Amino acid sequence: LKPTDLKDVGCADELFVHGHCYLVCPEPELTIGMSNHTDGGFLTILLQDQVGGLQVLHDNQWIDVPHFPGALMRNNADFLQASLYSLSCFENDVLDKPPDQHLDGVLTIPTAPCQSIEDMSIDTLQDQGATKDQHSLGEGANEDEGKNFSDHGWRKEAPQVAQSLLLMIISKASMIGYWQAIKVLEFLLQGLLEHVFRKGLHRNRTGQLRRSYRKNNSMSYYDRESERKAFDDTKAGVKGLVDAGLAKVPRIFIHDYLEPEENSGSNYSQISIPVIDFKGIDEDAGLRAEVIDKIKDSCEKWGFFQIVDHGIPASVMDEMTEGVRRFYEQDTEVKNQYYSRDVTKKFAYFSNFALYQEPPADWRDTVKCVMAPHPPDPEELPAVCRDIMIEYSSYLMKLGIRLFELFSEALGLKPNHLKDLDCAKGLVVSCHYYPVCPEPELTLGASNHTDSGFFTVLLKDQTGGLQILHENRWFDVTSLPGALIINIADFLQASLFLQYLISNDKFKSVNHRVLANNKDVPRISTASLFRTHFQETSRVYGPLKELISEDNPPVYRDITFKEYLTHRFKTGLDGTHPLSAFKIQI
Ligand SMILES: O=C(O)CCC(=O)C(=O)O
Ligand SMILES: [Fe+2]
Repeated sequence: LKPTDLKDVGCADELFVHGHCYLVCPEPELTIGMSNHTDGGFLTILLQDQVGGLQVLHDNQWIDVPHFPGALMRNNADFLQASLYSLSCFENDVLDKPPDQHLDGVLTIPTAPCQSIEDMSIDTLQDQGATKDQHSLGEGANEDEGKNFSDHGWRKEAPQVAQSLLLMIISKASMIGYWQAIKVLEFLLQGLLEHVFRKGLHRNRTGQLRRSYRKNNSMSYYDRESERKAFDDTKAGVKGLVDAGLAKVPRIFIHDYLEPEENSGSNYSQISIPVIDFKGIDEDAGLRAEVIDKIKDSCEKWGFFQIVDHGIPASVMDEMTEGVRRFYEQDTEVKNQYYSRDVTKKFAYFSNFALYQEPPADWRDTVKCVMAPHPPDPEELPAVCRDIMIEYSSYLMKLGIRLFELFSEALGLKPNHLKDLDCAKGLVVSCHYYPVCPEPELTLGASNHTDSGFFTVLLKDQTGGLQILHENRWFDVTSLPGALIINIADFLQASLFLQYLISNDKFKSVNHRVLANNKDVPRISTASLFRTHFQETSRVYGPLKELISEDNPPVYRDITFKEYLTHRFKTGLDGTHPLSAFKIQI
């Protein structure tokens, strides 16, 4: 640009001077002089004394900024980035930074200057977006750019588009006044940036938020919503795709933040979660005490344990898995009748409960059945799994009561304490089918999540794939044939153990996931969650009064299952802990 261009559009017209005074702080480790922020305006000139304290976030690390006596500091502020350089900066980001800093190319930019401000909604920008076919890289594009951005022709045009945008705003400015125009610009750019960041942010394998980068050309902007709907409308689930002979994973299932090696199957250490034997614990007080200690210990270390001699016959467990298989492997037309996203239904079959939410879809189909407190009429259940569903659930209800007693005792409470709070009343049985995946490295069977409910009883086959996040690493979970896996879920963490959790990081509702099925047979599991469903709304759960003290104040507020589930359905399995939404703000 000409030296005077920025001045001519009024960037230097206004000046705000802020004088800050940072008083000596008696407990500086508890507060901050100024929170993490970027500056408003075009640029900031900072005159500071020698006391120090200024830090900048660089490559995800806070770095102290040294002070040079007599120097003024200058930093770019939001309007300089947003108005002028944002898009080319993004391009530079992509070229210069390591992969986890990359920004994806989901945003498309209009190629022609927009006619009016009204045209400039995000939707319009998308609709007018350049596609790879319409654009070639301009002359002078170097080889590397060609390689990296053949699918992002729009990037070449970004600086021009930014300029058109600015010119349009400036021409409007003469009519509607500079500050109104800036407001419009702010609004538009905020929308654009939000859009870019919202689409671009994903959680990496340990659940940390980071920007995704597209490895796959087909992942440039596409109409996700329509593709999800088309998939949903088939009512045939992921199994339907596999049955149709699909050789590639459709885009809606691609978890593009996964590292290439993440599902190669050999990268993870195996853990055999603690085995707890229930044999004789109702008769022998010594054995019972040992089991309670083991439960406590396993919950502290892993949040998971497996139980044997639990009272559910092997034949019932096998038949349950076979019942699930029969359901999924029956004729699609019969199965289709049960396909529904209606959360009030007691029995529903669907693929991905949060299919339409932000996170990519998982390579899995699910049947959900609310078996307690008000089970469905038997005829509401499909004939192929009706009897076993009822029989397995009645065993589960008995097992649930035993477990709630043991958890109560592990907390030093009376055995009936949790049962008396109606914790054992609700049971939701989820039966999952993980079809063989043609490109397992691109997707997941179940995304990183914690479970809803008090705890989960997991019946799984020996296909493998279940992983838990332990000390920021994923571990393969192995279990004994015939064992049931128990894991602490969110309500047990929130209601009961939060005090320990907060002070010692114990008794956690642990993050886990299932890798996409890379074997040659379908994987089947049944996860039974002790909780009520959307229908039961009145009962609230929160930190147990018995465990609260001045030193151990409550960390979560009281919530109903309905409130919790509504939040969960809105976010989907995005790797964030759902409980964080219900923390008491201090
Ligand atoms: O299929 C599995 O092994 C785990 C399923 C699961 O995590 C769940 O249903 O919450
Ligand atoms: Fe789970």
